[in-house]
Amino acid sequence: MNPATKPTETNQPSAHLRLVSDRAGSAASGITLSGVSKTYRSRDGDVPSLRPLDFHINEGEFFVVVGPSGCGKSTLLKMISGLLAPSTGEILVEGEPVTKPHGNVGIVFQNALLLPWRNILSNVMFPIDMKKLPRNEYLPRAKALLKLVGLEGFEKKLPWQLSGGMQQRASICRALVHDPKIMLMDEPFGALDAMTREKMNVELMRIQRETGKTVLLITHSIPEAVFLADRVLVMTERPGAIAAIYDVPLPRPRSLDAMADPAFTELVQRIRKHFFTQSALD
Ligand SMILES: Nc1ncnc2c1ncn2[C@@H]1O[C@H](COP(=O)(O)OP(=O)(O)OP(=O)(O)O)[C@@H](O)[C@H]1O
Repeated sequence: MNPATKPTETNQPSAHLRLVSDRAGSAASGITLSGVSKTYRSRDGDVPSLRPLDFHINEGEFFVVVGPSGCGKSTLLKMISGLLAPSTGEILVEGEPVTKPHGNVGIVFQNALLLPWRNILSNVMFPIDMKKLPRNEYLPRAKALLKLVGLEGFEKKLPWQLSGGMQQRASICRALVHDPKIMLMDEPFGALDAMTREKMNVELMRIQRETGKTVLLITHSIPEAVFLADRVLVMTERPGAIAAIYDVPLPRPRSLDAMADPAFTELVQRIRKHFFTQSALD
């Protein structure tokens, strides 16, 4: 095995893992989870969704989470954004405990969720209007972001006049417009066709390089995870725990040719082995 593709640490599904990553950074920056778990309380009983998780995502890192359906990936993302409270543990974003929705994150969902009556520029400006930030200050930034993702000239169009991939690019701009330190992306390209999805992957890596954002992305696609990530966190079935965290040994910048690299194939296979008995992943 290529030593660079060794998992940082693995655990048995039942064990509470205190993961000591060799890339562990300071809790004053990035995202830090300490003993974070989630059990949903419902009328039908408790639904344990995440076992206690401990890990750190470094500032400026591209961190990707893969795991079977229902293992708690979206729950994890909602807790980091402050939309959902953990049952146990603490989350720090940029050194600050997360106790409520906060402005340090931009979120991109599977569907672009643009407002159909607002034009593209106005959709990108939506968080600015919601947060009552000065429009004049952020308008040039919104336009610059649209240019960065190749949507210059489409500012006045309505969402239905754009393709799915273009709409998703606009939603990435919307997530970035208030200049959050962190981008949280929940299956952002799951609804796109395979070719558009590949283009969007390349595009997203370019945006991340140019903006230096910390990205936490969730995907069901192992090749997509390895292609995009600095590190890939592999989750077990629900209630989700950390099965392993892998460093991706591919140099940057990456083009689609990286998928032909033996190190890429090796790591994809290694991660796939975690799900051998499962059919939930690509
Ligand atoms: N509000 C809720 N009340 C009760 N159970 C919930 C609630 N939200 C999620 N769950 C349960 O928690 C588990 C984790 O859900 P979550 O959506 O985080 O998984 P996921 O890994 O993102 O799934 P998928 O990959 O299919 O999107 C699932 O079993 C789900 O049924």
